Amino acid sequence: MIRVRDLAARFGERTIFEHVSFEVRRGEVFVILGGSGCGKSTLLKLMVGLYEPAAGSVEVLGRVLAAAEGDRAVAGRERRALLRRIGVMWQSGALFGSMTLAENVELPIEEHTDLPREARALLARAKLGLVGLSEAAERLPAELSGGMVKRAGIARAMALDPPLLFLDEPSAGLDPITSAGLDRLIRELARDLGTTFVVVTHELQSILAIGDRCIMLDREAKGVIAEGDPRRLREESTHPTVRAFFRREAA
Ligand SMILES: Nc1ncnc2c1ncn2[C@@H]1O[C@H](COP(=O)(O)OP(=O)(O)OP(=O)(O)O)[C@@H](O)[C@H]1O
Repeated sequence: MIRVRDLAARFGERTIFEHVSFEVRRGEVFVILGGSGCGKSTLLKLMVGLYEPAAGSVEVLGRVLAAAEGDRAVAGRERRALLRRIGVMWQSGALFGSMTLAENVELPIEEHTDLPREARALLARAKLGLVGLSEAAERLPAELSGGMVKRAGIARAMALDPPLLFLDEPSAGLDPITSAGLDRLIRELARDLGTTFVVVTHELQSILAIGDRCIMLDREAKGVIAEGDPRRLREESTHPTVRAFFRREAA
């Protein structure tokens, strides 16, 4: 689904990370983890084509979406078609406050298809049903709990049935029980719809609950310091930072 090759991110003179390579396989929940400021969000933005890499490339669904040599990446209509097949829920990706949940989910469908109003409404309802929000379709975001808002954000990201969904810190700001509910939803969607997920998080419980595989970025190392099944990393890693993270020990 995704192939990241020798990727580097720089802001001005400052290198955030370099030599980052990994693959995301079909149907898995892939977690990007690491401490604050190690570049998780930056990596996500590179993976969805928002930034141009300082080096390396990102291939998504068989196409080069981002490359240091810009002319290698898809452009124009091909790029737009590729981006339509990717769903993203940003951490700050608030819903439009003046619109109901159903209208929020309908928005990308309206933007990207010529479907008539009734069909759009039906699709939006179906997506809200998938995330357990059928009853809340006519409510405004301000009337919902934090967990419901996150679910609605996922429904909106899924509006166009993307095979690939990116979630930026989905459990940020949620209490542990709500966060566990969201983790269950992510696993269910991956299992039942075959959607591939890339999730940025530093919540250890979430990582262990949802992650098939993960990479761990590190600010000091400016790159990946661990890759694999998070449960195995917890048991077997000998890297002090990785152990500290998974076992909640001081490094
Ligand atoms: N657009 C930008 N311009 C300049 N520096 C940036 C930009 N975006 C991020 N950075 C810097 O890059 C570093 C990595 O930021 P990033 O947000 O990717 O980290 P993160 O791992 O997602 O952190 P957190 O977990 O705290 O959200 C930080 O030092 C940040 O200040």
